[in-house]
Amino acid sequence: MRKINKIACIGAGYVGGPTMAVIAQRNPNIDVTVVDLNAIRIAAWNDADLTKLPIYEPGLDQIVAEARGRNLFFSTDVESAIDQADMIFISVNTPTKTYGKGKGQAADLKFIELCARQIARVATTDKIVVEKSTLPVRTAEALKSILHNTGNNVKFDILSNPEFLAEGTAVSDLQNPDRVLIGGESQEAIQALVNIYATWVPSERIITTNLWSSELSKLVANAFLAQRVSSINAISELCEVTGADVNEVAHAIGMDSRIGSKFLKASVGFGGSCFQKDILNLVYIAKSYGLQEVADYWEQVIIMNDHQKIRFADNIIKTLYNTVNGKNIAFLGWSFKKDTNDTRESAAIYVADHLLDEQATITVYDPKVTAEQIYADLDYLGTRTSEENRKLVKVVNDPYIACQDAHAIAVLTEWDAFKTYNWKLIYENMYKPAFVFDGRNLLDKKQLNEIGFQFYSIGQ
Ligand SMILES: NC(=O)c1ccc[n+]([C@@H]2O[C@H](COP(=O)([O-])OP(=O)(O)OC[C@H]3O[C@@H](n4cnc5c(N)ncnc54)[C@H](O)[C@@H]3O)[C@@H](O)[C@H]2O)c1
Ligand SMILES: O=c1ccn([C@@H]2O[C@H](COP(=O)(O)OP(=O)(O)O[C@H]3O[C@H](CO)[C@@H](O)[C@H](O)[C@H]3O)[C@@H](O)[C@H]2O)c(=O)[nH]1
Repeated sequence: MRKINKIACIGAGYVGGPTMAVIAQRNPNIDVTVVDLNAIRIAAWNDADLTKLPIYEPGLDQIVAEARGRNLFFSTDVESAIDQADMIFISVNTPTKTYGKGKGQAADLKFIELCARQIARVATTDKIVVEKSTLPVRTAEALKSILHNTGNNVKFDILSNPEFLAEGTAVSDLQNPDRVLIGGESQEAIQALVNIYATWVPSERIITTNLWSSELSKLVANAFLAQRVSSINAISELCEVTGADVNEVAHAIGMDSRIGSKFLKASVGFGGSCFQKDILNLVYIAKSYGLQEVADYWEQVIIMNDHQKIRFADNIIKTLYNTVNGKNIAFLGWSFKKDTNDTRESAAIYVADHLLDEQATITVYDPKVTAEQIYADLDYLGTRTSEENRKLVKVVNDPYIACQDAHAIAVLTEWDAFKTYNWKLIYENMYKPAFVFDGRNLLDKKQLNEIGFQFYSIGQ
């Protein structure tokens, strides 16, 4: 049996950090070193003040407190971590390509390839290399080729072990996963990774497949999840014109055990770093095999999602008498979902951009997202200069100040705290008529109507 004493993980991001923290917590006999080129991120992982960890996830601070310094280490020394490890997880980012062939759809694998080349160059002992990043199906073939052709004649076994954690619930998803998926060719290597998970995951939840099934399953899982959100969002628009209520429809269909109740929450649109990127990647792969109908089928999930974001913004404009020029819209929430500070592909960014095009001013409050991040998200779009973004968008750290003198409030993230605000006080300090556009169907419609708000939600 292959014994694993040391693990390295390249990439200390949303996946690498929490995943390795839990592996280290559950395997005190294995040294786990998480490395990253980003020195600021590593310094934050090493910060004595646990509120400064670079990623906010409920429960993560306690796990880091327990394992860090014992058998969990964060470092910028990528080479020595590779050199010493028996098993190396690659958990670097795989964004959508922004240039060249496949621009806007294919996954950019340059970071993955750099890791493979670095591992090949540095490794002087046999390694198990684990794909933790989400990758196009058949990436392992490319990794194998690089490792074997540029390495120092040591043996590399490649495994695919995609991560299914969702942000905001990363710790509980890792502690109690629905399943762990391991794809590979070498039974010995597969078993070495199974043993690591088996210290806390019941064996029936650890599934092993061939490499390609494992790689593809990750993209397919995200495509199916996102498809459910786009499906219910499509129905939300139909509800609005027919008098049906999307929450009631979702409840009614979700009670059919064949359909299931999860992921049927209508919203302003899905965000996050994964859904759009992974579906685009799936679309690109299908196209590259000449499967146009398959590509078109999945692309529709993205088209519907884009429509939902713009529809939400257009409804604000239309309701505010067809102009938001010079009007102040308060944004409650900026992150792509509650309980995370991650804003990647958040619907809020696109709704804001659309309203700013119409010369609205926006005041944002989010409990966890910084002003720098919000401006960076808007600047990244390149729609207007960063000076203009700073002029039109204010970021405050008090929700009541955000809503003061607003013409309308838009709820973009479903933070629980928003439900408990003093809505009467908020109402009193707004322009009248006071509008609320609830992009998450979060607030109590009846209560807000009674206070005097003109209340709009999704699919009702
Ligand atoms: N975010 C999620 O919830 C989630 C969930 C499941 C899977 N995934 C997948 O996991 C992968 C990582 O996602 P993430 O959200 O953690 O990304 P991230 O951007 O938060 O982290 C990636 C890290 O890798 C580092 N990095 C890149 N190249 C490097 C190199 N050559 N050497 C050292 N460090 C390097 C970056 O500096 C960055 O800190 C992606 O493929 C993503 O699709 C993400
Ligand atoms: O019924 C729903 C469920 C989700 N969403 C939105 O969909 C997006 C994604 O949510 P979620 O899937 O909970 O978060 P992620 O962290 O993006 O996790 C997804 O993407 C990860 C990265 O690949 C996978 O590991 C996870 O299994 C997968 O759920 C968010 O904007 C949610 O607000 C809805 O609008 N309605």
